[in-house]
This record gives sequence, C-alpha cells and structure tokens, in this order.
Amino acid sequence: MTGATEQQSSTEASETSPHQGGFRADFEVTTERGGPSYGEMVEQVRTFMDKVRYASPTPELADEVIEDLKKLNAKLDTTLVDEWTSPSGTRIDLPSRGNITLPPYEVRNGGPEGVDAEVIFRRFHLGGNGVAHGGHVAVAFDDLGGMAAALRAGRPARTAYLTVNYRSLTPLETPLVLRTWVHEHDGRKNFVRGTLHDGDRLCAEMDALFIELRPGQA
Ligand SMILES: CCCCCCCCCCCC(=O)SCCNC(=O)CCNC(=O)[C@H](O)C(C)(C)COP(=O)(O)OP(=O)(O)OC[C@H]1O[C@@H](n2cnc3c(N)ncnc32)[C@H](O)[C@@H]1OP(=O)(O)O
Repeated sequence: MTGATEQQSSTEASETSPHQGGFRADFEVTTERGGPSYGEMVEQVRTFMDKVRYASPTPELADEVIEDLKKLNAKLDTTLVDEWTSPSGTRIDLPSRGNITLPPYEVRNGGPEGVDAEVIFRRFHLGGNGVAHGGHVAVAFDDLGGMAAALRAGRPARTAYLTVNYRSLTPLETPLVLRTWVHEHDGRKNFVRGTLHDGDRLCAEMDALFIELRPGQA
C-alpha cells in the first residue's frame, strides 16, 4: 500500500488520558467534543463510503478523488488526539455515539433492563444481492450487546463469545429494531441475548457472553 501509510493515523495516550486498562474508566458521555458539526462530518463520510461502494470511476476521476482525499487527510492530521479523548464513541447525541466504524443506530431506550435501538445498515454495508453483510450485523450486536451488559453492570464489559443466527435477509437503508438484554448474570459474566427485526420479521438473533472488566484490566 502506498499513500495511506505515509500519513499519521493516531497519537499515543498521554498520562492524563482518562482510561483504566483496556477501556475508559467511566462511561464517557460528551456532546461537545468535535464541535456542533462533528455529526454532519461523520454523516458526509458515511455518504462518501456509500458512493464508493457503488462507484465505477474513470482512471482520471479516481486520481482526482485521491488528490482530494489526500488534502482531507492532511487536514485531519492537524487535529489527531488519542483514542481516549477523541469524540468518536463518546458523543451520545449522535448516531452510534459518533463512531464511524459502527452501523448508525439511535438508542430509543437503554438501561439495566436492556437496550432498544433503531439501526440502519447503509449502502456500504452491502454483503451481496442488495442485503447487509453478516459481519456488519454482528458488529451492531456486539456494540449494543456490550452496552446492555455495561448498563446492567455499571462498568465496561468485553465480548468473550458472540454467536449470530441469521434467520432471514437483513435489508439496507431500512430502519430496523435491534434489542439486547442481559438474560442471565453470574459474577462478572453477563449472558446477553439480542434480536434484529424488520417490522415483524426476525432477521437475526444473538447469544453472547460479556465479561465485566476488573479495574485496570487490559
Ligand atoms: C453508555 C456507553 C456504553 C458504551 C458501551 C460500549 C460497548 C462496546 C462493546 C464492545 C465489546 C467488544 O467488542 S470487546 C472486543 C472483543 N473482545 C475481546 O477482545 C476479548 C478478548 N478476551 C479477553 O480479553 C478475555 O478473555 C476476557 C476479558 C473476555 C475474559 O478474561 P478474564 O477477565 O481474565 O476472565 P476469565 O477469568 O478468563 O473468565 C471469567 C469467567 O468467564 C468464563 N469465560 C471466559 N471466556 C469464556 C468464553 N469464551 N466462553 C465461555 N466462558 C468464558 C471463564 O470460564 C470464567 O468463568 P468462571 O470460572 O468465573 O465461572
């Protein structure tokens, strides 16, 4: 690969970065990091990825887009911070907490009893034949399953295993309902279940184990 590897991609955490071990020390919730336009910036990137998924550029246009992207990457290089202080993942006012790597979802209800969210798989989440890639469905279950475990336990949890049963096709660009809840817990172990529905139709189910992290655990 050329180009991307020439550029800076992240910065090291500083001693004052607010984290313990492998996760943030607290549920980091912010609405201001990255400023009022951060959500729109993320949305424009998602839209760009949607278009890249279906674009078939001429060689000239591909070169033009590469030059534009290099300029944009250079702009962001001037603002990189460590993972613990970046807006991504903490902006609870934005879809998927502003995390560009997740399918965009909005939590309609979330608490110790479970999480109820609306998720939309985008055009760039295409697997084949117009429907979502199964890996992206698993990503949505992982994040919202981890959220159900964390909200019940009051501290972060890591996925030990996660099984998805794909029951029917998962459409793109359609608001879907994803629910997760702790079915059973035993010490640090949270057995979490989840469902993904398109209206009344069950698209997929999840069965997972999330282990609460000990303070300072990597
Ligand atoms: C509002 C904002 C919210 C924000 C919400 C944000 C949510 C984000 C969620 C994202 C979550 C992720 O993707 S996390 C990334 C993917 N996951 C990982 O990389 C995890 C890699 N694995 C590990 O780090 C480790 O194996 C752990 C942490 C999972 C477990 O290690 P440990 O803490 O040392 O625990 P350990 O003693 O081994 O196990 C504890 C108990 O669990 C059992 N156990 C452990 N692993 C398994 C297993 N795979 N299957 C069955 N059982 C298991 C053990 O037998 C033991 O049972 P007993 O003897 O006690 O009965």
